[in-house]
Amino acid sequence: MVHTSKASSAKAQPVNRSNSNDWRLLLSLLPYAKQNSQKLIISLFLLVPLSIASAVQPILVQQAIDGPIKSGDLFGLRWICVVILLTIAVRLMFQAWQGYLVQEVGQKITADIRRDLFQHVTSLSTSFFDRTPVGKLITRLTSDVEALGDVFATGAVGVLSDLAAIATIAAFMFLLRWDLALLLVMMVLPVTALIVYFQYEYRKANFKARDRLSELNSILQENIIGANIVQLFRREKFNSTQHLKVNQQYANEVNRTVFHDSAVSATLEWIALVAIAGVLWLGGGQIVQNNLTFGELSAFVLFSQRLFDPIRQLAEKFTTIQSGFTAVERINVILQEPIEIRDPEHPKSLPLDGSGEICFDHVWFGYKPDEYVLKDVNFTLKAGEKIALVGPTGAGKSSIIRLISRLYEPTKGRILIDGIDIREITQAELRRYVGVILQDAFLFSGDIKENITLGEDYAIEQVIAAAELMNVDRFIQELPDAYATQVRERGTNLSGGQKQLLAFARAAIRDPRILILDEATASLDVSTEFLIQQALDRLLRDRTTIIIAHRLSTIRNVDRILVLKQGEVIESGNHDQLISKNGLYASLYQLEMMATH
Ligand SMILES: Nc1ncnc2c1ncn2[C@@H]1O[C@H](COP(=O)(O)OP(=O)(O)OP(=O)(O)O)[C@@H](O)[C@H]1O
Repeated sequence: MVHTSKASSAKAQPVNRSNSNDWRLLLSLLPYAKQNSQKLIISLFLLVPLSIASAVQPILVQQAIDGPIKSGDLFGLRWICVVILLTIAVRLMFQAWQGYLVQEVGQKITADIRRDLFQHVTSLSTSFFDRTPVGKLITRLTSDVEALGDVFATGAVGVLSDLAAIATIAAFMFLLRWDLALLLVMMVLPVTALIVYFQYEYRKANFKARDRLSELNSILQENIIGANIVQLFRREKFNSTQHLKVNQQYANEVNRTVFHDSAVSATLEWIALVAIAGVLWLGGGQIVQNNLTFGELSAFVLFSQRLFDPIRQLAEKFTTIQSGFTAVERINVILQEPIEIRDPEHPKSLPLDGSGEICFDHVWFGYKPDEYVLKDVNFTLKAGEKIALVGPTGAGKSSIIRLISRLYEPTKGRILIDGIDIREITQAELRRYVGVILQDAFLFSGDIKENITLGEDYAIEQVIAAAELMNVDRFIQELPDAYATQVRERGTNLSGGQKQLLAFARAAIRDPRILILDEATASLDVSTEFLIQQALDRLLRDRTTIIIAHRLSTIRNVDRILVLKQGEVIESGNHDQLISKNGLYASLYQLEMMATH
């Protein structure tokens, strides 16, 4: 695929793009075309009979007028008519066949590009999703891919077929009368220059229009997901003004593309008429001087129409291809997005009897370069040890968890599990070894069982056993269809607490060596939390555990508490040690006690 720099990827400007860049864009699609080469070759071969059948018709008309019509030979005339009908039949048949083949290839290539994009996007790191609005991404994955598919479906082979038609018509014209042929060809040249100009302008407008469409989709997506908040805070008017503005900009850019597109069609319409007039002017004079027959003149009037037809179609296809170039450029920006977090070429394996020891070795980390949210974090969590991370909002607790799960990479330093740097093992192995339960469990559409197994091969008995272990089986049995209850997209038919209970079963069935709980019981009522807490005590036995909790009363019994402040571990010890130290933990604990009594 084409290499586009990151800077240009953010706001690629079509204005300064060179032709060589266009060619490189086109070449980047070759691997997709190659997989369908057989069908493409057949459709190219069909061009030969197609263009001959089209160019020979005016010659047959000329033969009819100058031969049988002039001499009154009705039998000969009928034969010529039969041959003309035959050429029409050949054209219709081959055109339909070629059209089908090309559309089929176009659909296949579109599906292949969509598949590659999906695989690539789902492999990108979390930081990519942090900076890319979902709406923009969806536009690229849907309508840009469609635009690209059109290039194959109607564009690429169609252009060759139009070029072949123009060349064959020109050859037949020159064979019949070189002077009239020259007149028509001379007219084509300036028109081509005009078309190239309009196409260039079209491309610029189209690029901007696609950008506006992405923006429009981002606004739409944000408003749909945040519909509750929009209504609760009466933001409808404000958001609608914002939407209206971008909507108008999009319409203006589309109008600009339509203008340039229509300008091309109008120019061609006008020039075709001028060409007929030119042929009549020059040819008429020659008939008077007996230098040209009526048949030849009629053939040239037909030729002048037929020559501009493929040129018109060519111009239309160029419009499709221009949109395709815009699309391939935008798609390439995503395909070029590096997969930052990759598996090593020769991965190591975590020991089968691994103890689950975690070591942060002088870890520094920032979401933006040089803005560290974790500064020289250095601690070792012994096998089976349970620690809690506490600290004010924004101190960096969740960031530590994201680093252990390798959703982000440390800027400096290393994270070791059982003595092995987590960059040296596969992500799949790491994530099997480390189970994470977050405060807000994301559910997929599907049933409850599928939301626990998440596509892995577990029997229903194992699912039930995991749910029983976590004391959530009773809650699932109360649902309308128990484990077969359908969950709506994002789990909207379940409460926050119910979703969290499923997250516990998800973790339990995987039996991870290390367990991380990020505010995992925050949405549960007191009695459910009590049940879960009992289950957790069973689950956590012998497992290395990291707990993030804002309510300090829930973590009194852990082995060690790390207190974070602005990305640094400022205190460490068990509850009693930290209380007697009288530092940040002690004051946070006292505040909580005062608030609850
Ligand atoms: N995706 C992100 N991109 C940029 N900055 C981020 C991102 N996520 C968090 N931050 C910043 O990193 C810092 C640490 O955030 P983190 O989520 O680790 O804090 P936390 O201690 O878990 O906070 P809380 O208790 O509120 O959950 C914060 O200043 C936050 O603004």
